[in-house]
Amino acid sequence: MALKSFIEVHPDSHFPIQNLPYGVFKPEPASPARPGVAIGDYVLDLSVVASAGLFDGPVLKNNSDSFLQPDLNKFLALGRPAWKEARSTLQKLLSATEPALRDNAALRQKALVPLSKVKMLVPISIGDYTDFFSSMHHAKNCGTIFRGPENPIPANWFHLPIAYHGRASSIVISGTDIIRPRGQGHPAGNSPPYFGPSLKLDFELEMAAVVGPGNELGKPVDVNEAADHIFGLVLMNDWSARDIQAWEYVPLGPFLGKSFGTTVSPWIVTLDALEPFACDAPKQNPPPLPYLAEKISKNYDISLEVQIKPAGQENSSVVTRSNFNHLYWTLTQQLAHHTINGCNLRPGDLLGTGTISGPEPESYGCLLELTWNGQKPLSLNGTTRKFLEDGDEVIFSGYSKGNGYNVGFGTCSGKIIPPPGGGRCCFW
Ligand SMILES: O=C(O)/C=C/C(=O)CC(=O)CC(=O)O
Ligand SMILES: [Ca+2]
Ligand SMILES: [Mg+2]
Repeated sequence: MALKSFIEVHPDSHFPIQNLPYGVFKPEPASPARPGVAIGDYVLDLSVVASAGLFDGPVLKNNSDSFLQPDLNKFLALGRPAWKEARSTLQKLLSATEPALRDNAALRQKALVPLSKVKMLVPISIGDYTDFFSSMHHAKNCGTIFRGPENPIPANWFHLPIAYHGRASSIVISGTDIIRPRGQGHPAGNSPPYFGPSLKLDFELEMAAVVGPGNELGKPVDVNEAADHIFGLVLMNDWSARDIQAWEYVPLGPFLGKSFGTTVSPWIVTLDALEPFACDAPKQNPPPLPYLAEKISKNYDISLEVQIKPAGQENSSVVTRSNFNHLYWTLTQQLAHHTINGCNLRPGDLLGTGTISGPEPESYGCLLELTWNGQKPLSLNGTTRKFLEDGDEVIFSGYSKGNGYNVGFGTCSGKIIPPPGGGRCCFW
């Protein structure tokens, strides 16, 4: 019999007892932040569960303050034995057959808060954020658009998971408005570079791995052990100003074209919850160097969708559908590569996968590809888009379909607003 909770969970919900994703929330605006897991339309307050002494397994009994924190970093640092223990404790506590919470009205009242009432926060303190470039389709399309159709994929791409160091300070939680950045764009002909609000603002459909235990400086992580350093995944939007990016990125890579904002979903879905949806990663040719050659090379079957809701429109329109399983380089290869030079990762670090584009034009992961740099506008319910306009809300969602249940991520959204002082340039 499938595992079932005493809490009613709609079959379409992203948050059945099989999922139990972790987040950090405030039940009231003035209350301190605390960790929770989502279950149906509720969040289970883990500070209440911990204070009631219900984390009584061998690892968490001695680390009971892990859930009395404003972020998940302490819990992440404990590693997989603690994560597995917490998952089995919580699945038992929430199951239909377990009376401890089910039959204790006072505890239920304190521990279960309606999701509609809470404020979600970025659930981890993110020291460092890296963004990879692991979809071959995305690499090929961007290469063609930015550098031309001859050899669009750089020679190094098939030998290593390319990445750039992102900006952790501007990572925001789903629902935060994104201010259209100002910056320099390509000069046209002999004129000076453009300066003003970006004219080519884009989203990038990504997921990101949340690092658990880190590694010591100078000690790389073996690719076959890398999964033990990954707690789970979030949805991530790497907002990108294509005009700023295209002008600034040679030769050092993305800078201000991406550092103005990155949105993450509030719920971290654990690798343990995603395990039933593991699938083979693509065969890699040429074979990777030994430090990247893994015994088991895994992806996950996670359906991803992006919708845009223009200002004033009642409904949003789907602009792309993709899947996590389109990634060429796996999460574990990304993590092992990141540390091969001795670089240390720390609990709470975020590793973006890169834009997840599939092979078909309907599965491309950003407007740069979907509109081919603005040459083929998308139609959206009576209007059109080359790039994002002020007032556009971009909504990502993602889930894995199980037998009678979903393991989902909820949504990751953000609305574009004009820069202070309006859309016109005011410095010249
Ligand atoms: O190919 C390029 O020049 C640029 C590519 C990107 O902007 C993508 C990037 O941020 C990495 C990714 O999302 O895959
Ligand atoms: Ca990106
Ligand atoms: Mg970004």
